[in-house]
Amino acid sequence: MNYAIEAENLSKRFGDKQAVAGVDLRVPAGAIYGFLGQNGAGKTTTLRMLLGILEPDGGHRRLLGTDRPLSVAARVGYLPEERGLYPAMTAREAIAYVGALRGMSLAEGRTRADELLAANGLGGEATARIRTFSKGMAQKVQLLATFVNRPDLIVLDEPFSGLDPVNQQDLEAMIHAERARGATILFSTHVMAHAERMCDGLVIIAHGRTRFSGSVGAARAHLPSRVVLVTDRPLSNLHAMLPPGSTVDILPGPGNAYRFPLPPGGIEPLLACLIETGSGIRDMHIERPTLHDAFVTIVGDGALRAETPEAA
Ligand SMILES: Nc1ncnc2c1ncn2[C@@H]1O[C@H](COP(=O)(O)OP(=O)(O)OP(=O)(O)O)[C@@H](O)[C@H]1O
Repeated sequence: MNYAIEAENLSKRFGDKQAVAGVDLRVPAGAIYGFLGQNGAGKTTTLRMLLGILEPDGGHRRLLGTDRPLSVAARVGYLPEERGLYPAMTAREAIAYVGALRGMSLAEGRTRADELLAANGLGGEATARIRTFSKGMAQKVQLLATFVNRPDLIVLDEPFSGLDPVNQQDLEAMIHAERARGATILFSTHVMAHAERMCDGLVIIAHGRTRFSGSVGAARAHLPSRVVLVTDRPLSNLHAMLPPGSTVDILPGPGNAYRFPLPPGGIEPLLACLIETGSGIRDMHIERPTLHDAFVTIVGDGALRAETPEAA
């Protein structure tokens, strides 16, 4: 497999703080990957090491096939965690300036800036100064600047934070469009819904170490599916119908509500028995674990190790 990013056992210490203690990460070329972890887990430090902004203390990383990430800077787009464009610049100049930092001529950057602004509903703002923009609008301009050089690899540090729901949706579309063009995207986020919807693969870190690497489905498979059952009458015989070790939570509300792990043999035998005994089924459905639930389990479970390096 061709990887846009490969990192093995990366580590970084700041004084007596071990910010990153052994991150393994592989992002296949052309994929959208999410980089998840709690506050302070080491995401930003890892991204900076991948891009060559920080030198790792230990481990190896390869970016677009080279272990000298700065040598491929012209092929990379990066949205840093700390936002900021020069307030006195116009939107067009701000984007062209980022293009110049990535090896483009200013003229080329301005043309591309106009194209990007027009395609993303900011065509009328090309000559407005950044200081006149709302925070979210300025962030959108900075995001567009990340795409100015048509990068092969785009690294976005919490790109959705600070954007309203409509702009978040626009950003999702922009990321998909970049991938359709052939780019690889790695973004960090705390918003599970974005990761769940968008990512071919995830890397989850905790305390500076990789805890999980694989598909969204594989992450969710860390938790069992559960059955939710609501009946008109109490089910005195329910325990007898469930596999040994099942627990039943009796929930508040009208009727009786039960939630229990999906029995290994499925729910059909249980359903047949419920119908036969006339239990008055009001609702019965299988509840799949969310990525949110899986994330909490994965970062909380110190015993978990990194799994398959690539998404299924
Ligand atoms: N320049 C620095 N000097 C000292 N400590 C640092 C520095 N940069 C990061 N740290 C520490 O390293 C740890 C990891 O920080 P990092 O910013 O990489 O985490 P993160 O996962 O990006 O967090 P968040 O989700 O809150 O942005 C934190 O404890 C942080 O305080």
